[in-house]
Amino acid sequence: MRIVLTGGGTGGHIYPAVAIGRQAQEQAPGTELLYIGTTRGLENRIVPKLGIRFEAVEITGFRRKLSLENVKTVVRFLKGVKRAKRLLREFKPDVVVGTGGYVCGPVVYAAAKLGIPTLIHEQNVIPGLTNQFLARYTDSVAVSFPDSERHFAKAKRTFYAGNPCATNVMRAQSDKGSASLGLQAGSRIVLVFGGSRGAKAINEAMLDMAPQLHKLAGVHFVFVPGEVYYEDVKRRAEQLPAYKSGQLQVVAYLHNMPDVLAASQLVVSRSGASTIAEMTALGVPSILIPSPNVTNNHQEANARSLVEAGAATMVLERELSGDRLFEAVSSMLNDEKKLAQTGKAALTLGMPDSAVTIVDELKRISKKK
Ligand SMILES: CC(=O)N[C@H]1[C@@H](OP(=O)(O)OP(=O)(O)OC[C@H]2O[C@@H](n3ccc(=O)[nH]c3=O)[C@H](O)[C@@H]2O)O[C@H](CO)[C@@H](O)[C@@H]1O
Repeated sequence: MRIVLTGGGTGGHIYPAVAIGRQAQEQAPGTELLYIGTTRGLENRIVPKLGIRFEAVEITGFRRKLSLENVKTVVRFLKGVKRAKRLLREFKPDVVVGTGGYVCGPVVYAAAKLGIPTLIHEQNVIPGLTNQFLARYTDSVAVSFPDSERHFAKAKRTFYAGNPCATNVMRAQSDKGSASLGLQAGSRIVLVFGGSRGAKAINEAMLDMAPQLHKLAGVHFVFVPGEVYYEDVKRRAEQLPAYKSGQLQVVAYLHNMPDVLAASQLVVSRSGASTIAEMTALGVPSILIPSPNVTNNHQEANARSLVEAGAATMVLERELSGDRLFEAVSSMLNDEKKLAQTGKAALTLGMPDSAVTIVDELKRISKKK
């Protein structure tokens, strides 16, 4: 099969696309992938590193209000459609997969107009603007939550598939994760990160609690502050005893997140959709700090669904401090039984077959060409 993947801006849109592509390659060796993104999104740095061919189209998002900027956006959208059509005619895909984010718009729209079968995947309960726009043109809409289907009333077909990142992490190897951090297999690891772009509030709380880390002897902290915050955080962390002793490690970005997740005993993170899908598939217990800056506060809803199942603890950002975070982390780590139960509960929410379901659908719609 020849597949075009598109989606971007943040990791939450990129990794589901990659996971679908990888699954298609596993099921049908020889499958060729082309990823179409923008040069400004994170995909421009992530995708080529994964060894997937990458091409760019330029596009900015629609604003919710009418403005001159929107007129410019329409012009750019049409230019994007033109460039996308050229790339699609050259690559001749059997199917085009969009996973949300602005870039998806012109690419999936162009494919539909060229008569190429298309599928979009929505990661959140309430769909983003681009996926809502595309729903009426696409052949199939895969949703991550049963509740989302009602938002796609104009779609030809919707189906519940979960988040394909869950399938991707099933290939993870915890020993490789520990080794990549310079640690022995079986080391006790706490991973701290704020989604694909990092989160200032989590970074500050982590730096604030760092002077107390010596109370958790034998536990190694892997701290990923996000690319834009990295230099500043690293400079401040270098002054701390936990950093000097090697107990605290600061990493700009993890390109092998599944392996590191699999090696972690506990995760402190935002509650973005893909992160949650990965943690539940692996059964990793977590302390979730939802971003308060997302549409419809959807990260808090994500986090609550885990908390209700006993699969995570939640700390709201307005209550967050170094002391509060240390208390949450130490109460988990000092209670082996609670840690194990939380991980087990997380596992019950995992959907490790998600990408398989989506690839089956791709096979079905690509035959209709
Ligand atoms: C602030 C914001 O708008 N967040 C949204 C964004 O989050 P964000 O882009 O943070 O998305 P997710 O938490 O869903 O996914 C992050 C992905 O990046 C990966 N990763 C992260 C850090 C790293 O160093 N290495 C790495 O590989 C994770 O393993 C995961 O696969 O998209 C999600 C999916 O639409 C939404 O649910 C989030 O609300």
